[in-house]
Amino acid sequence: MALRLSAAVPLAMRRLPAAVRGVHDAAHGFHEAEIRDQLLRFPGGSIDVRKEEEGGIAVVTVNNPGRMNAFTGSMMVDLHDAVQQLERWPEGKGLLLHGANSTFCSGSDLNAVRALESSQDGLKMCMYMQNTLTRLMRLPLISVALVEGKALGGGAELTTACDFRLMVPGSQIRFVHRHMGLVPGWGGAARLVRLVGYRHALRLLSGAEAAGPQEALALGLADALLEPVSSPSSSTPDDDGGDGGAALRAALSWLEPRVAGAPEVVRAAKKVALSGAELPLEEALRAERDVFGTLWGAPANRRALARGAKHK
Ligand SMILES: CCCC(=O)SCCNC(=O)CCNC(=O)[C@H](O)C(C)(C)COP(=O)(O)OP(=O)(O)OC[C@H]1O[C@@H](n2cnc3c(N)ncnc32)[C@H](O)[C@@H]1OP(=O)(O)O
Repeated sequence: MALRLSAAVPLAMRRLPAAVRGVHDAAHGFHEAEIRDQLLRFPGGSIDVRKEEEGGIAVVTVNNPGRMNAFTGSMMVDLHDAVQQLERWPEGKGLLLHGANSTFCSGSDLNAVRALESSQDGLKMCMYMQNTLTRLMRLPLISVALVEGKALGGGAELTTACDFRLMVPGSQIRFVHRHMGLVPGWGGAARLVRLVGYRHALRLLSGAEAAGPQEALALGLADALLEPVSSPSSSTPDDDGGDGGAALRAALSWLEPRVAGAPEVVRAAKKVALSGAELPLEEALRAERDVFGTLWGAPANRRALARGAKHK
């Protein structure tokens, strides 16, 4: 996808595909290796990636259940590496992001927040996460955040970096930053405004109000309320056959039909939608033309014509 290039963008960056370009670079005083080393001093938890090669869906788990899946420094690095891995997965079509033990994520690990107390350190962490979540948002995969339990603070921000949010009964998305004397810093405010509009975003941010499934659906913050059904053999709601839980299966069922078919077509749909969202109209039209040109007369198009596809 072509993005506007300003004179301030260094030449080396211009050669990078736009999808893997973050927002901040050395020109903005951001040195990734330096902050990466600093973040690795706060270990704990993990970001787990399981690629389902056949269906082209990656399941990414925020895994720090002892701290309600709060993001330690090493998990921020893990997430960066997971996104980088998914950028290099040409067969990939979908991404399902969820939290371990049926809760989404309680934001930054408050122990790391306390240790990174200088505003310089806070800014570096903020730029690192903005870069990572921008790259997550720009992955050529249809992405879904499955919200079980609570998505708080940075956890709420993380949900907004996905294309869709699916919620289960009793779950909530809550930008609690105000109660921490903060505002979002992982790009969550900018993305929230684009999702729900200025007034609703300001209300959620200034009031630190919890959005449950019904409100989130009404606002357009959530896309569906899942009613997961445990299989009869389940001993707990989260143990229904060893495949990660009823909610995860329900979310996969929601995603699968949306990523059915040839990877190049699914990825193209994401690219043109993202161009439309991110670029001025004329550039978006040119980007759409370029993507269209890669599909017209290509195998998936020829196969559809040959079988005389009807759309009843
Ligand atoms: C730019 C990013 C900005 C940010 O993300 S700032 C961080 C915003 N998040 C928060 O402030 C969340 C604070 N935590 C809470 O409100 C509650 O712990 C929460 C998530 C509602 C869960 O409540 P409960 O179900 O009653 O469970 P609990 O409080 O006993 O928590 C279980 C264990 O998890 C820990 N925990 C939860 N959230 C954490 C966090 N963000 N960082 C570090 N540790 C966290 C909590 O301390 C507790 O640990 P322990 O069992 O006491 O050792």
